Formats: sequence, C-alpha cells, structure tokens
Amino acid sequence: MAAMKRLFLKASPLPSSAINCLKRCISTAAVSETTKSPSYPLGSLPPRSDPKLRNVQWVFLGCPGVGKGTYASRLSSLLAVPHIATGDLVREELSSNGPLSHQLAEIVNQGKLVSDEIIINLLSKRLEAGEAKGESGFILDGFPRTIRQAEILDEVTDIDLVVNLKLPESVLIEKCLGRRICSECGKNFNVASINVKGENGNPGISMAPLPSPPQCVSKLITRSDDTEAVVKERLRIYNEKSQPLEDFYRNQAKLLEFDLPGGIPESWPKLLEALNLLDYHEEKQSAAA
Ligand SMILES: Nc1ncnc2c1ncn2[C@@H]1O[C@H](COP(=O)(O)OP(=O)(O)O)[C@@H](O)[C@H]1O
Repeated sequence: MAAMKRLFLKASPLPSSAINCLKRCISTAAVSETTKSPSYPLGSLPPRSDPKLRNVQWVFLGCPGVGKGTYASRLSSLLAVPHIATGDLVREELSSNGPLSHQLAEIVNQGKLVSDEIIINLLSKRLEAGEAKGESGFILDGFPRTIRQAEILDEVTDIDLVVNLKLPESVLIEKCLGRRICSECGKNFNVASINVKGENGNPGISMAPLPSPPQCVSKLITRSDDTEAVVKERLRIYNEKSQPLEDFYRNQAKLLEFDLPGGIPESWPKLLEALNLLDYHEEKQSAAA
C-alpha cells in the first residue's frame, strides 16, 4: 500500500492505480449494491422507515466561504454519514509536518489547487480509515473541484445528489475574512456581521456573527489562506476550475441549486425543506427530546 501511495505522488498524469485505489476505497464506503435505493426525485431520500434503503453519496459545491462545511457537517450528523472535506485533509497533512507539508503550504497559501494525485491520495487514505470503522455513504465537501476530478469520481462511483450553495461574492469575502477556527476542537466560528442591501431585484442578506463558546475564545485561529488577496485568488480559481462542475452535474440532472437566504437560522430549515428532510429532522428532534 505504501508503495502504491508513493506511486501516486510521483506519477503524472494520474495513473490508473490511483483511480483503482480510490475505486476500491469508495466502493466500500458506499452502501452496497443490494441496499442501494432505486432512483428518487432530486433532493429526496428514501422513506425514513427503511433506513437500509438510504443512499447518501452527496457532493457539496460552492465558492470559498459559502458554508459548505457548516451545512455538510450538519447533514452528516442528521443522516449519520461521514462529512469528508478535502480542505480539512489538506490542512491535517499540513499540520502533520509530513513530507508533503512544505509543498502543500506553498500551494494553499497562494490559493492554488493541489494536484489531483495528492488530493486523491489523501481522499483514498481517509476513505480507507473510514472503511476500517465501518462507515458507509458520504458527503463530500471540496471534492471534486475540477472536471477531471469529477470524471474520476464518475469512474469510481455513482453520486446521487450535488448541492450547489450560493451567496453573492461580496458576502463570501466578508465571511472568509471573519472566519475563526478553534485550534482545539476544530469548529468554525465567524466574527463578521453581514448586512448587504438588496439591489437590482436581488434580496438583501443579513448574517449575524457566529460566536465561539467561552472555552474556545483563547484558542481561535485564522486560516493562513483567509487573507483578502488569497480569498480573491481562490474565488478566481473557483470560477475558472470549479464553476464548470455546475454544468457537468446539471447535465446529469443531479444539481440542486440553493441560494442561501441568510445565516444558519434562516438557511438551515430552508435547506432541509429543499432536501425533503424537514419532517425527518423534526422526527429525530422529537425522538431525542
Ligand atoms: N479537491 C481539491 N483539489 C485541489 N485542491 C484542493 C481540493 N480540496 C482542497 N484543496 C486545497 O485545499 C485548500 C483549502 O480547501 P477548502 O478548505 O475546501 O477551501 P475553500 O474555503 O477555498 O473552499 C484549497 O485552496 C486547495 O489548495
């Protein structure tokens, strides 16, 4: 396995061994064919009464700072499937000071994309670790990010649904600059207070800050790539490399577009509604009460 991983990193273009490794990892992370659901209307899930029929292999798309991590993580808890964010995998690798750290730091701090080989290697490792813990299904956040990555994903598995979160660009920049992360628990908070007036028929948007609990206050850090210049470069790269994914998945009739109406209190119930999960969420909440 280690030799295969080394091969990943040396070879270019992406070798078939890399794709095979992802295929093996992803097929075990996914629900097995026998429990896979037939196709359901976009955004809907099989009836909750038969959890075996649940088939969650979702992708979250959206610009930097839109809130992919926040909503993917909430849905992952609700649906009991792992939330796998390739940005987190990259940051873990960076902080491990392993052999890739130096190379990754340079790329990430310029707002550029890491190579497909490195990302697929990190994703395969994460899926393997999940496989060992008996995980099934997934919500991918930050992958795929290029048409090539989406084609590779298509070669290895079936994605059921792609949620595309959207916010105006001025809000995205403010949100990235206001983002704070607890270096201990890893949770994201935000100090930005956003109030954008509606213009040209577009509705205004207000988002209250998302404060950290007292135990995290002294441990808050800012991501090194959340500076204004790097955020602008990440947005430029998103528009160039990742936005074409919207058409890719639209053509497959898998894309669910979701314009965030505001902060979490307004957006979360609306997103649940768009995903036909509002009743399921309420049932789970009353069962837990
Ligand atoms: N699928 C991917 N392909 C290439 N690079 C990636 C991928 N996912 C994450 N990265 C790298 O990790 C960085 C941080 O990712 P992420 O946390 O998803 O950022 P963002 O807030 O820009 O969506 C990216 O700027 C990029 O350098």
